Amino acid sequence: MLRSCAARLRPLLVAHGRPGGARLTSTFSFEEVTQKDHALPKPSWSKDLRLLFDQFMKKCEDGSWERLPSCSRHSVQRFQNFTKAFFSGSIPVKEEQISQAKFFPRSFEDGLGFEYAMFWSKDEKRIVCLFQGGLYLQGIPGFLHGGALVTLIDTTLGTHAMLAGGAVMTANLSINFKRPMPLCSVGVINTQLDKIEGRKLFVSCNIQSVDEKTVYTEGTGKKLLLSSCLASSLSLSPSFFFSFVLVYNPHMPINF
Ligand SMILES: CCCCCCCCCC(=O)SCCNC(=O)CCNC(=O)[C@H](O)C(C)(C)COP(=O)(O)OP(=O)(O)OC[C@H]1O[C@@H](n2cnc3c(N)ncnc32)[C@H](O)[C@@H]1OP(=O)(O)O
Repeated sequence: MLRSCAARLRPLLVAHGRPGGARLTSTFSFEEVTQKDHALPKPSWSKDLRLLFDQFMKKCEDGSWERLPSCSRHSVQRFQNFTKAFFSGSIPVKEEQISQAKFFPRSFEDGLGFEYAMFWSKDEKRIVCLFQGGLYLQGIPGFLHGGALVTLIDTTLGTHAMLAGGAVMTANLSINFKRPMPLCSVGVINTQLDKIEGRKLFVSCNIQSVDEKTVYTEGTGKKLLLSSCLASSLSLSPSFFFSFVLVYNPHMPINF
């Protein structure tokens, strides 16, 4: 069973993150592409975000925490493998569109949209996402749009669920907006996995201010594993996750 799952997953898996970018190879064209890792400090990051990021990078030094790299595009190959595995290849998107597609939270210019970095605690099994919502994410004047907060919550909870179980989709998401969050301020998302029932993963989180005095938003989500075979005890490592989410490179070892 596990072997057949691994065989099914093999085309989806791959690769590794490197600070600043990862060299990716696509089997289709044998082309080499350099993907930018967006979860690294940029000039547009505020001092608060940079300070928090540095604190978590320190926590990574003893291996108890790991930074999750993040790119903006999937390779065409990986997209096709994913749709074949989980949707019988029946996604109505043209090939030329696939190569143009971008991961929504990474689709803005630097500093104007979502700036974020996620850290995974292997022991505590939780994610901390540090983020700053840019000027193009405004809702009511001066504050972040609720949909922007939901996007980040869904992305962070989805990432947690994937690390805990495998490929997931959001079935249900419940949001409680407690306080408006100022535009360009820094927030901290803390996630937890509440329970797993068969294919259903129940995850929750909140968004707090840096000083932890304000809870801006709370989110609870139900994620469904896309294949019951993935719900077997495959516990994915962050490096596996990076590759799983982003690219297919048949030359890299599978490390789960
Ligand atoms: C870089 C990486 C970052 C990763 C994070 C990315 C985050 C982004 C995540 C997304 O945005 S996903 C996109 C938004 N979600 C969707 O489009 C999902 C659309 N819905 C579906 O495709 C299907 O409804 C779904 C796959 C969720 C479930 O269909 P299934 O046919 O597999 O489930 P089924 O109907 O058999 O139900 C299985 C169980 O789930 C429960 N369930 C299904 N849909 C539910 C629902 N909507 N709410 C609550 N429970 C639900 C259902 O009651 C049942 O419970 P029991 O096992 O106890 O009987």
